[in-house]
Amino acid sequence: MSEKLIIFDTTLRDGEQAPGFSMNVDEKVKMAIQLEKLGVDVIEAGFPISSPGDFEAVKRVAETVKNPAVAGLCRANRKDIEVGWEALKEAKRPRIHTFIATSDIHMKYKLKKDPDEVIEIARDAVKFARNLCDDVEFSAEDATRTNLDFLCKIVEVVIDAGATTVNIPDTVGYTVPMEFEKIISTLLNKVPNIDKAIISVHCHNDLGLAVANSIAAVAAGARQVECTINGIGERAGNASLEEIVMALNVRKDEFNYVHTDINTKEIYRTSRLLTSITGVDVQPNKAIVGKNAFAHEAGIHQDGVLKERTTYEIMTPESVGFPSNKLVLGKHSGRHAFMERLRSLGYELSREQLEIAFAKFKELADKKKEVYDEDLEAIVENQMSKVKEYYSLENLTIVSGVNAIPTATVELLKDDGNVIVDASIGDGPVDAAFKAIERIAGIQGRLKKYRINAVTAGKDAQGEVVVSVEFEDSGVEITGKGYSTDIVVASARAYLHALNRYMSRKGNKKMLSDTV
Ligand SMILES: CC(=O)SCCNC(=O)CCNC(=O)[C@H](O)C(C)(C)COP(=O)(O)OP(=O)(O)OC[C@H]1O[C@@H](n2cnc3c(N)ncnc32)[C@H](O)[C@@H]1OP(=O)(O)O
Ligand SMILES: CC(C)C(=O)C(=O)O
Repeated sequence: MSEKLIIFDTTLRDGEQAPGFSMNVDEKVKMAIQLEKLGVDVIEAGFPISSPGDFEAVKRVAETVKNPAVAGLCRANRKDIEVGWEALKEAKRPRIHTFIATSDIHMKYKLKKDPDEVIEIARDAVKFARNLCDDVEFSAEDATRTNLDFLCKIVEVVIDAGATTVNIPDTVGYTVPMEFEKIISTLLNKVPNIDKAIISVHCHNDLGLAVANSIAAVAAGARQVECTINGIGERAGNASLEEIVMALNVRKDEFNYVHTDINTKEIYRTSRLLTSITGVDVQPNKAIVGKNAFAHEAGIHQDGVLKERTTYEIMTPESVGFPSNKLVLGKHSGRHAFMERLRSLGYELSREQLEIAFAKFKELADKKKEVYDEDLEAIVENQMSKVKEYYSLENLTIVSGVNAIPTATVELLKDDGNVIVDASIGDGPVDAAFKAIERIAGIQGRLKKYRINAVTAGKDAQGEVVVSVEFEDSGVEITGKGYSTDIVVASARAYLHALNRYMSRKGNKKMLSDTV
C-alpha cells in the first residue's frame, strides 16, 4: 500500500538563510499562500526568535494558511521555544521545531557541552515544547557526522519526551546515498520507540547529493522530506522540492510505496514566484524549472521529439505547469525543426526556398545564440520579397569612433559576376556605407527615412533597418529593408535592397518603353 510522504517546505526558513535570499513579511506570506496551493504539508515559516521581522512573518503565515502545518525553528532552550510558540499559536496546525547538534565536532567546539548534557537539553526542550503544542519536531543537527549509537540514543530520548517527528539532517551535505540509507535503516531497526514518530530527513547539497540522499532515505523508510523550492538554502542549498517530487512521480514504478499530495502543476508557478521575490534566477539547466528543462536545440533530438515526444522527454512540461516544451532553433538544429517552426509561423516554402532559407538560418545561428521567430520571419520575408540583385553585399569594413573620420570600404558583387570595391567617408558609419554604395553603383540617392528596430530580444538581437530613398531626383521614394545582428550591415543591406528595387523598376520601365 502507498504511504503518504510528508513534504516539509523550508524555503522560508533554511531557504532564506542563504545570502541574498531573505524575504520580508509580505513576501513570506505571498510565498506561503502559493506553497499552500502547491500542496505542501508543512511550511517552516522562519526562526521566530531571530528577529522581530521573522517573528512577525511566522505569525502572519500561521494566521494565513489553512491546510499546511506551520512550523517555526527554535534552539533547544525554553526562551526560543516560548517565543516560537507565541508566533505559531494561532496556526490551525502549529508545529514547534526544536534542534540541537549531536556530532562530536559540534558538541565539543560549538556548544561546548558533553553528550550527556546535550541529551538532557534535548529532552527538556522537547518536553517543554510538547506542553505547549501537540506537534513537536526534533532535529539532531549534523546527524550524519554523529556517532550512530549516540544518534539512536538521543532519538529514543526525544521520542520518549514527546517528539512526533524526528529529523535526521545532513547539515553539511556530507553523506552519500548508500550510507544515508543505512543510517535511516539502523534508526528504524534499533530505536525501540521509533514507531511513535515519523522519521524525517533534511539534506544539504554541498556535494550535489541532496536529492539523491533524500530519496535514498525515503527508500529506507523516512516518511518526511524537508526541501525548498528551487533548492535554495545554506551554502549549496537544500534538496529541491520539485526534483524530489518529480523523481517520485516520474518513477512511480520504483516508488509505488509512497505518494505526495503535491499539485505538480503548481511547481513552475511557485518557482517563478520565488525568483521574482528574491530576484535570483535559477540556472537555465536547473532540473524541472530551468529555462532549458524542456528545450531541445539539437537537430537529432528535435527530430525525435517531433516524431514522438517521449523519445527525449520523460515528463510533460504541462505536468509541472511549465508553459510548453520548446524546440530552440540554434546552430545545432536540423531541417525538421526548422520546417516545423516555419509552418507554425504560417510559411509554406518550396523545397528550393526552404534550402536557401535554411542556409541563411544556419549562417545567422552561427552568429547568434538563439534564433527567434522574428529572425525567421526576417529571413523568409527577405527571401520572398526578392527583387533582382543587381548588387549584393560581399564585404563591409567600417572605421569609426571618437576622433575618427567615419570611413566605409564596401565590396559589392555585381550581377555580371564582377566584384567592385570602393570607399567613402561620411557623417557617420552608416552614411559612409551609403555613399560608398552610391559611388560603386553610380547612382545618387537622398535618404528620406531611416528606421531601426531590434526585431529580437537580447544583446544578440537582430536589427531591422528600413530606409526610404529617392534616387536620381526621380521624385519616387523607394523603401528597402535589411537585417543583421550588426546595425551598419543591416543599414547597408537596406540601402542596397532599395537600390536594387529602384534599378529593377527602371529596368522594367526601359523594357516597357523599348517595346512600345
Ligand atoms: C543548521 C541550521 O540551519 S541551524 C539554524 C541556523 N539559522 C540561524 O542561525 C539563523 C537565525 N539565527 C539568529 O538570528 C541568531 O543566531 C540567534 C538569534 C538565533 C542567536 O543569536 P545570538 O544569541 O547572538 O548567538 P549567536 O548566533 O552568536 O551564537 C549562537 C549561540 O546559540 C548556541 N546554540 C547553537 N545552536 C543551539 C541549539 N540548537 N540549542 C541551543 N543553543 C544553541 C551556540 O552555542 C551559541 O551559544 P553561546 O552564545 O553560549 O556560545
Ligand atoms: C535545523 C536543521 C533542521 C537544519 O537546518 C540543518 O541541520 O541543516
